Amino acid sequence: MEQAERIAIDGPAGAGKSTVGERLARCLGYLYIDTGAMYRALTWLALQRGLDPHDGEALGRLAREASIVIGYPHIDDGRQYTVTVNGEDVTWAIRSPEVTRTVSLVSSHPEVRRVLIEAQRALARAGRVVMVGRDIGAVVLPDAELKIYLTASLEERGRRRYAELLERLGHDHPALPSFEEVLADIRRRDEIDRDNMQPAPDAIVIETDHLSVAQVLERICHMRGKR
Ligand SMILES: Nc1ncnc2c1ncn2[C@@H]1O[C@H](COP(=O)(O)OP(=O)(O)OP(=O)(O)O)[C@@H](O)[C@H]1O
Ligand SMILES: Nc1ccn([C@@H]2O[C@H](COP(=O)(O)O)[C@@H](O)[C@H]2O)c(=O)n1
Repeated sequence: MEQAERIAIDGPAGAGKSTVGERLARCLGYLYIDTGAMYRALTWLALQRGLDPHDGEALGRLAREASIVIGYPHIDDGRQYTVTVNGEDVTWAIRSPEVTRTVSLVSSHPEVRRVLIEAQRALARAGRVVMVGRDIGAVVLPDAELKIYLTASLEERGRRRYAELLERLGHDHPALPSFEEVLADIRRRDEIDRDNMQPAPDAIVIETDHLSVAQVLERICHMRGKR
């Protein structure tokens, strides 16, 4: 039985792509690539430079010029990987509320997508990968051997993201958003992302509302074994 070499995991915000993707990659010894981090890194740079997030042409130029690198974590502070932009470590900066608010608009421009999709394909050519995002199975790696589309209800995804922020920031942190704000942000991003978020026709859809991370992983390993 042939084993998958490129595993695509797509789905909306908070569906569990990064958690599941990173564990799966670690367990298989595959390279793990979170494409959302690339869009976030570009957005961080655009905000630093004061670029208009509506200006697709300028953002496409910035994407071509910027050096966005996702590498080994090196620092033990809970990160899955280290993201640098032109040599600067932006691993946590790309998770800021400002980047999260702006990233879907920046990602919606074809000029931006063209550049980052090409960079993602180049990364996948390096070897066996688990790549997570919105359009991996349908657009970036349409010939991936295994395509998974994770879903969960909006409320469940909001609960997960809020619990994560609470754990990372603590109850009293001034930057901790309310549960309603987290939910509103996910709903808004779902809407903007919709066009780039369709499951590939041959993706296996896993509804995760009532599944633990371990159960999701178990299902994916089972599907992989059947190929
Ligand atoms: N099946 C699950 N059951 C419960 N919690 C989960 C499950 N999958 C993921 N989580 C938790 O939900 C939160 C969001 O998961 P994760 O960051 O992996 O989502 P994501 O799909 O990568 O989201 P985004 O696209 O916004 O980065 C994390 O805190 C994670 O631990
Ligand atoms: N393949 C992808 C991945 C991400 N995006 C956009 O980036 C945003 C942030 O992604 P996270 O996974 O870190 O939440 C996401 O909301 C999309 O707008 C994308 O377009 N394509």
